[in-house]
Amino acid sequence: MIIAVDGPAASGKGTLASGLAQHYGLPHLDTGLLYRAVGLAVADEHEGPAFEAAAIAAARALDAAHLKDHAALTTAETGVLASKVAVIADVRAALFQFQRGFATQPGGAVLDGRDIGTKICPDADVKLFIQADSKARMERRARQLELRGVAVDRYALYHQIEERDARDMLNPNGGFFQADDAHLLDTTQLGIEAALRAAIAIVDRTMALKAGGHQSS
Ligand SMILES: Nc1ncnc2c1ncn2[C@@H]1O[C@H](COP(=O)(O)OP(=O)(O)O)[C@@H](O)[C@H]1O
Ligand SMILES: Nc1ccn([C@@H]2O[C@H](COP(=O)(O)OP(=O)(O)O)[C@@H](O)[C@H]2O)c(=O)n1
Repeated sequence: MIIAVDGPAASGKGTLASGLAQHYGLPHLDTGLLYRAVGLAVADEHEGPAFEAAAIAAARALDAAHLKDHAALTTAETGVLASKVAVIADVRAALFQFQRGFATQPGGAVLDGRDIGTKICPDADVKLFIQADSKARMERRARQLELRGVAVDRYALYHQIEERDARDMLNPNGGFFQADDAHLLDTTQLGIEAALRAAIAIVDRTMALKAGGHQSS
């Protein structure tokens, strides 16, 4: 079974994808880490042709070893760099096979990101699109950073997330939108456990309908 989980920054998609993976005994790939690793690799470059060329080279050279420095990969600054390299078509093309390979391993997988249901796994068995309002997302990301001891300017963080979401949604090479057959799950009013229960219910219902030969809605 392949489960695709997409959504904007700090909507909780990674938490849900990880919970679903654990629940169904499937491997999980946080695809944002791939873009973050490429962003981190070009952090010292100035934006322009050299930045693009370095990002493409980094994406082509990427392997699992580059995803281990979780602390450096998950800073807000690396998130911004990730969204800048994510608009480069050749970066996305270079990362496609890694993600596709992960998704199509025997037994299936859970992947979370921006374009999993639209581009990486349009054939996923279940697609979830996770949403939460901007203020809730900012507050979740702020607490996540504060737990690591990072001082957070909430006003600046809010605008940084909005700017990144806008860049992602306008990304001409992206695919960041809710697929027609994706289930929308708004977690604004849901805690982590309630959101996971709702996601599991959607997956179970969708798979039961498929097994019965019906089209899910
Ligand atoms: N439903 C929720 N309610 C409250 N906090 C949540 C919820 N889902 C996730 N979080 C917290 O919000 C932060 C961001 O979640 P994460 O899963 O990393 O988001 P994303 O992968 O969409 O960027 C984490 O600290 C996580 O524990
Ligand atoms: N499948 C994906 C995943 C991430 N990305 C890009 O990578 C950035 C960081 O993704 P992420 O999922 O780690 O970010 P958060 O939503 O966790 O803040 C996003 O803002 C996108 O620009 C993408 O283009 N496609």
